[in-house]
Amino acid sequence: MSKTPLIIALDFPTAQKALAFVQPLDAQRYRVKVGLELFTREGPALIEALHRLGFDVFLDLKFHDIPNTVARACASAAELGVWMLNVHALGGRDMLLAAREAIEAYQPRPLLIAVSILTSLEQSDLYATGLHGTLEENVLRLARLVKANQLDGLVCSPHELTAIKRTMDKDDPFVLVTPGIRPVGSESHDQKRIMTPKEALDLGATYLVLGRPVTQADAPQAVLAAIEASLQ
Ligand SMILES: O=C(O)c1cc(=O)[nH]c(=O)n1[C@@H]1O[C@H](COP(=O)(O)O)[C@@H](O)[C@H]1O
Repeated sequence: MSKTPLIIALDFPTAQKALAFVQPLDAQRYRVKVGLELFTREGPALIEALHRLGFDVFLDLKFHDIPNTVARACASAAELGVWMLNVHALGGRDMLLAAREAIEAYQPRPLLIAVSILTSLEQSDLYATGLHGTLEENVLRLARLVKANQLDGLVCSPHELTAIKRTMDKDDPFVLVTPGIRPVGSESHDQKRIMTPKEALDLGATYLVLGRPVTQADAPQAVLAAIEASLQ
């Protein structure tokens, strides 16, 4: 069976909880994401455990620092054999370039993507941080920067997909990863730019990052099945 476009965000406090959650899941169907909470506590051992179970792992540590520091962190992530890793596009051109160069020699090379504007932010948050222009303009500007430095893709909200897709050729392999995914009727939590899985996929998302609507559900597999059915 082929893989779904779903990446499940394993935002759990411990490896024990994360591994218990993935235990019934088919690693041939779902990819998983390990972020700050889990990696800070459990470190590389958890990534190795997930690899042993056959999962592709997106290591979501959103590196944002000076180029040398980020390059070395990316190389460390690549050493773990992760499928995908990310940095913040706002780290700037030299940082993006250093990150890409740092992982180039690894085989297989992980996908390197950059976060544009977090899905927890809306227009007023952007102004408060001193970023002028509309949310879409900011995401498009960062998408251009990320592409110019030949990273593999971008993290954005589904709301910017149409505008980004307009700038891409039909067969462009640039990967578009969208968090802020909420099935109909789900709570939005701290996410501000949200959309349903089906809408996001139809607008051109390559991967859908989905956390709490699944991980905090009473019956996660039933929720996953319903989401997959909605994508048909
Ligand atoms: O890079 C990310 O994965 C990310 C970027 C972003 O802009 N927004 C965002 O929510 N994420 C991550 O995507 C996941 C979303 O989780 P839920 O809101 O629970 O579905 C979290 O693990 C976030 O850290």
